[in-house]
Amino acid sequence: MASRLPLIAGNWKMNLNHLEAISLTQKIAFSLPEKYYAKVEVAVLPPFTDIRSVQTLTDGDKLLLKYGAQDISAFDSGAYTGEVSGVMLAKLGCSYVTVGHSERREYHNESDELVNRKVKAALKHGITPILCVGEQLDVREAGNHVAHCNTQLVEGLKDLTGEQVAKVVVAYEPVWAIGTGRVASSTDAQEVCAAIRVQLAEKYGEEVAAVVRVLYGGSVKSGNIGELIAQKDIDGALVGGASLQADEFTKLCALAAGGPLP
Ligand SMILES: O=C[C@H](O)COP(=O)(O)O
Repeated sequence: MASRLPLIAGNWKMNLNHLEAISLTQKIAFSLPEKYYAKVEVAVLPPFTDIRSVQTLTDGDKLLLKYGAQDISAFDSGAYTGEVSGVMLAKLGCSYVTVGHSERREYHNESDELVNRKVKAALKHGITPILCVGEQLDVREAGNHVAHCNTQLVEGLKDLTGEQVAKVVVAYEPVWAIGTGRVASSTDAQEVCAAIRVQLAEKYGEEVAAVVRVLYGGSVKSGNIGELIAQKDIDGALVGGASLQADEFTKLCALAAGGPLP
């Protein structure tokens, strides 16, 4: 049995102003009792404009909740209008950053090469990258989903050492399951997450593959987290819509910790 601590990361996407962010963070923090954090790591990923508010709250109240960002620049500083660097995110106390989310790949034309540079930027500044991989529906229907995800994985981790890869979190998010209510079956999710671990083992060795957390994302809710996290190679979830509702997200985290519900 793997000793990987499950991670539930709530990706708020482009939702909530800083006041709403404070309210949601407080509700989550105060409704999930401390004892659960020994069994599950919980993180929220607000928009850039909310991070400072979440930082103030978590620092002030010494919350066990972690937080992070949804994107990172490949550059450290300079004339890159609109970008936010790893230097800045580290200063804000970010623990995590999603990299290569399918929405970034699709709407911002992010290539595997750019994703790889962003993974490196995160690691350089001590922020854990959550490297997202996942196939479109047509790729799955053609039976090429495992190969597709492994290519994104290998390219996203290009030139990293095993020691660096051990610090990365991978999130498998089939694009057809994101925000659609159509969750992958636990068997389908396990198939790809297991294949990711096999790929990691082949490239970086069994020891590295055994410590990397592989999350599933795509319409995760309290009603399906139990079945997903029971899978051998699924170590938590990257949660979108359900992370915007305090009660639902707290319930989901409690279930990932093995319950009981608070
Ligand atoms: O980053 C989160 C994913 O895109 C999943 O979003 P969702 O839970 O709303 O399907």
